[in-house]
Amino acid sequence: MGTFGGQFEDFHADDRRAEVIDWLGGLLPEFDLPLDSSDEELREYLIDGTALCYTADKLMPGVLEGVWGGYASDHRSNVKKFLSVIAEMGLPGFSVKDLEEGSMLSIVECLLALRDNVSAGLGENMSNYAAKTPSRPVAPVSTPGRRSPGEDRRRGVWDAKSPQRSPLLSGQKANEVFQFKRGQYTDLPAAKISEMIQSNSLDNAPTQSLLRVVNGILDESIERKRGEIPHRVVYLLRNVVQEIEHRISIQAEHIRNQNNIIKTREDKYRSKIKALETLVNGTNEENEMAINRLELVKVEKSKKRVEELETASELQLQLWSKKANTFRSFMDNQKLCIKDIRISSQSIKQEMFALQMKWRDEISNMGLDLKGLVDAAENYHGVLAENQKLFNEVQELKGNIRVYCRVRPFLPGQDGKSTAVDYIGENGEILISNPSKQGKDGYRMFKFNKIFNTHVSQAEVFSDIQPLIRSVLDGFNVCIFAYGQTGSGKTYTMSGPGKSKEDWGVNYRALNDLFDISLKRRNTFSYEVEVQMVEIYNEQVRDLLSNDIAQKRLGIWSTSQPNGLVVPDASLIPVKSTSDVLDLMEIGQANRAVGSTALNERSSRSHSILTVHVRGLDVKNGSTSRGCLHLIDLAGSERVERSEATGDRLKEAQHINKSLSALGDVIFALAQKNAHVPYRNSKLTQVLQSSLGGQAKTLMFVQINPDVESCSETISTLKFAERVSGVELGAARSNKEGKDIKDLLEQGCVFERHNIAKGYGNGTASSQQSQISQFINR
Ligand SMILES: Nc1ncnc2c1ncn2[C@@H]1O[C@H](COP(=O)(O)OP(=O)(O)OP(=O)(O)O)[C@@H](O)[C@H]1O
Repeated sequence: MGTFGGQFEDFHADDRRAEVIDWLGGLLPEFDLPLDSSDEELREYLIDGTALCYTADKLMPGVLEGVWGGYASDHRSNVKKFLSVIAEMGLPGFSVKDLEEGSMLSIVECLLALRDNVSAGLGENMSNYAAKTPSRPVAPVSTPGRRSPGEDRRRGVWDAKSPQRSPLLSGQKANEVFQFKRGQYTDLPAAKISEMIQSNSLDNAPTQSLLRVVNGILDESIERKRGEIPHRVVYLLRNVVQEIEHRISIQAEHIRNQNNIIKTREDKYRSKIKALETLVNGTNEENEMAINRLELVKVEKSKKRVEELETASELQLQLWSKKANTFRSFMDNQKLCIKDIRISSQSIKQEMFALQMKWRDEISNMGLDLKGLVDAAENYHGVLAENQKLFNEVQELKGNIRVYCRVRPFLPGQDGKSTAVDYIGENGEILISNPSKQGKDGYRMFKFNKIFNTHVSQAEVFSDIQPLIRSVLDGFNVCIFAYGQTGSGKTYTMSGPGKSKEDWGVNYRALNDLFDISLKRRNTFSYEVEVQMVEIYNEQVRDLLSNDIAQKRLGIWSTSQPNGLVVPDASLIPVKSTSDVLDLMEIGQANRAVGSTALNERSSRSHSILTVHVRGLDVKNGSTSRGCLHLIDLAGSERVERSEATGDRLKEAQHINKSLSALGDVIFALAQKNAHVPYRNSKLTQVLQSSLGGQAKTLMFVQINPDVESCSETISTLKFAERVSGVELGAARSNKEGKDIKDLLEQGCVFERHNIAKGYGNGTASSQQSQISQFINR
């Protein structure tokens, strides 16, 4: 292809345009490939020759329009794309570079070359076309000296510079050239014929026009009948026929090419179908193989599963057979057990039968025994009286004044202290060690009726004196007093440290017991219980149950009265239950004179005396009994100098010591069996006279403090107790009266009261009493 740079002005665009448009106008108008289609789509159309034509048809007008409209650049990229594809296919004669750098003329030239190629039906064999160029496949009948303009174009040697170059005719103009009326051909001037032949008219004229020319010439020659046809017309005819022949041969070639293309395509499709069939077959085979493989896997799996199941079921079988064995042995055992049970049940039956027989015998024996018991119950009253008598006899045999020694434990906070109590024997022995003395003198052994060690409870202490207290219900006078230095536990033993039942001292327990027994005996005896509570403070007797504490002095009757009252003016309160007693004692304790000493923070500074009067009536025979229980909590027996008391406290201590030493003197006299017993030396001995002087049962709790520092006090206390334990008071006597005597006594009381009222004094009553006593003893 030549270079057309700078030649644009010389280019006869109008002619060219008509030529291209004429060509393109013959192509299929319905082709509609979008201009912005991808390379791949474009290529696909170009492979097909028809598609190539369509594409050219679509693009060409746009390109041309651009050329002549002056805005070719808009379409250049599309044209470039299109032509570059064609270039790839090996179309000779143009390059992309030309498109970019060359003029519009060169582009149009390219398109025209394309048109020729398309018209030649090259299609997808375009690459072969390069080899064939520049000659046409069907050699035209060439006129000497005439070079076919189409041939020139195909060579790409368009001499644009040549001034002789004949202008290209448009299709319309060429058509006009061949538009003749009948009978005109023979008359055509040579110039006209030359124009028709020499120009591109032949190339551009439609085939129809050419055929019309041939027919016209031939018709004219027939009409003329042997008329001569000029040579020049024959020459024209020859050229026209050559042109037609040329076109037919092109068409034939085109059809052949089309056939080839179709054949090639058919082969292609066949091979594709074959490939597809192979593929399908292959797929089928593969499928079959896969199915077979699947089958194999399935079989293997099921085999494996079967094996697993077999193993599992074998294990299960083993397990079950094991279980069955166990169960069988269990059943065998059970059978044996049942057999054993049967045997033992039979033996039990036999035993039961034997037992039943035995029970029957025993029940019949019991019936006999019961009869004996019923008989015995009938004699119960008599037996009870006999029992009581025997019991009292035993008590009396123990001695009249019993001495029980109780050792107080160390108090909280006294852990580091050492004890003076060295040993406590089972038969009432107690060994006291005195560290201030050496050798033999450092120890002193005492013996009493009983020793209560530090751990002994209130209940245990009471259980030992319980029989003594019960004798009050049988008409005996009983006196229990606690003696010991301050803080040794006298109040603890007599009253107890608190109000809970476990804490109860002798007082509460004694009264509780009396009520219990009276309740038990209520069918045979009726008891009346009255209480007095007095204290001796600084040698004055005070009524602790009176509301008026600053009361008048109470007198003490030196001889016991028929009603057993020693302090007749003190309040005498009847009590029905233990709770009554608890209330009264609370009042009494509150009224008690207490003071603080160096030895005990709240020390009892007086002797407190609780007297319980019990009158019993035998509901069967009407006989009566009268007992009196003195419960005495003495004041502390410490030495005056040790208590560090002064003033009132000193006076109190002196009175206490005086009364206690008077008590000692009385006891000493009693122990010596002196004719004179100095009861009158103190109020205390006066009150206790009836209890100490005979007919009473007396018990002394001697309380000791274990602290070694109190050792000398302890020893002197124990010495006093030793003397008391030696006192024989003679056999206690019960204050029982038969009905007759009771009547007589009542008369005596009336007589006595009468005498008192008349101011005759106690003597008469006393003589009356001695008369009654004599009567009883007789
Ligand atoms: N057996 C015992 N067990 C435990 N504690 C006791 C015992 N005996 C006494 N005590 C305690 O010792 C302390 C002194 O006892 P208590 O007041 O009874 O002595 P006391 O001899 O009555 O004194 P006082 O003559 O000054 O009235 C109290 O705190 C008491 O609780």
